Amino acid sequence: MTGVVLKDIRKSYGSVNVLHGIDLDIKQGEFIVFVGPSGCGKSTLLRMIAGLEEITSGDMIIDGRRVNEVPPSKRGIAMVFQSYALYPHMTVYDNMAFGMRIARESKEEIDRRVRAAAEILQLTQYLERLPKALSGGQRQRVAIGRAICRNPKVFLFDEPLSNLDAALRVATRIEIAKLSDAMADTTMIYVTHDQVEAMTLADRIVVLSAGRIEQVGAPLELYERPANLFVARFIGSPAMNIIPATVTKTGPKTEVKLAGGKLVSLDIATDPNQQNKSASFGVRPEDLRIESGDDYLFEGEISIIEALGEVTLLYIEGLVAGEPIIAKIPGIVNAQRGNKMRFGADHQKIHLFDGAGESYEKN
Ligand SMILES: Nc1ncnc2c1ncn2[C@@H]1O[C@H](COP(=O)(O)OP(=O)(O)OP(=O)(O)O)[C@@H](O)[C@H]1O
Repeated sequence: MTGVVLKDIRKSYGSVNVLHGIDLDIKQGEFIVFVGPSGCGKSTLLRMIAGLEEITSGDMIIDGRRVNEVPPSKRGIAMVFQSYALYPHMTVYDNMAFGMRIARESKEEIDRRVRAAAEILQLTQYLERLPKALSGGQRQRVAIGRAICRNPKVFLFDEPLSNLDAALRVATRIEIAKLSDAMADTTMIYVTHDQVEAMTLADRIVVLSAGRIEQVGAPLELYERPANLFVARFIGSPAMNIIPATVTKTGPKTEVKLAGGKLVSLDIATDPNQQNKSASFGVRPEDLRIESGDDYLFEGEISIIEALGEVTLLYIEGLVAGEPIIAKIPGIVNAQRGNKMRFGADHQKIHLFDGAGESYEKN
């Protein structure tokens, strides 16, 4: 099994600790995506798996073997970077063949692997071209092709699409999704800032913050059941609205009082010791709806309207100081700045977090 196991992996630069004990069990063939704010340690972690960064302590295990001291070329990994770093004077074919020639593979084997990779990535017609005669997306596909030719057990990607424009990003993302299907036994580990890449490519997403894992789970698991406020705010765009609240009744159903005055009963269980404790009430912009009756969660004044055609974003002031609540309403909304409106949500879609920011379990 060509899994990757991280056991209490730590990294320090001098006295600065940047990773504080990462435990992770990645199965063979899994597509794992690391996300987190800038500086949280995603690239450092990926580079430690690749062998490009020394491991301060802990065990890095690839394919059942501890590789802490094994050089990158002997780890069975291939890495694709943001900058594709192709040799400008070599054709696409030669760029892809280069590593295998160094490794003294036979001509036939080189040809077979280059053509197979070109086929997967739809590069066959460009094999005789120089990189300068390719688009950015095609160049990145050559870089991916070069990595495929090495027959890696583990494929590492460090923000491979971030130098591409929006349309090429989408096209190349789809290529990567197909690639991971075509190479079902190859483990893939991918770093990105992009929510859509993370949500669409990952089998499991690892959310990192300040050198620690906040949560690991399937994309929709993180979306629907974030373990804490950090993950709740990080996954989803626009971010989940968070409204301060107080627990007014505990038990199998919890009642909370929102900042702004409304009492809301939720299908979330809380212990008696939570009575009168402060909490955070979370609701995603896309889960809010306009309410005309009394079954609403809150009322506020519309400060900004962004009509995008497909959806309308309404910014609602007056509940959380300095931070508008955002509602994402399908289609076109007949509203004007300054209107007072009421908003509700299906109570199943509401999240509640305790004073420390940890999620209360939903019933
Ligand atoms: N050589 C170094 N010396 C000291 N600190 C470093 C060094 N390299 C990285 N760091 C620090 O380690 C932390 C993690 O950096 P890393 O590049 O892994 O973050 P990241 O999550 O990939 O960020 P980004 O999304 O901005 O690329 C950062 O705080 C960074 O300043």
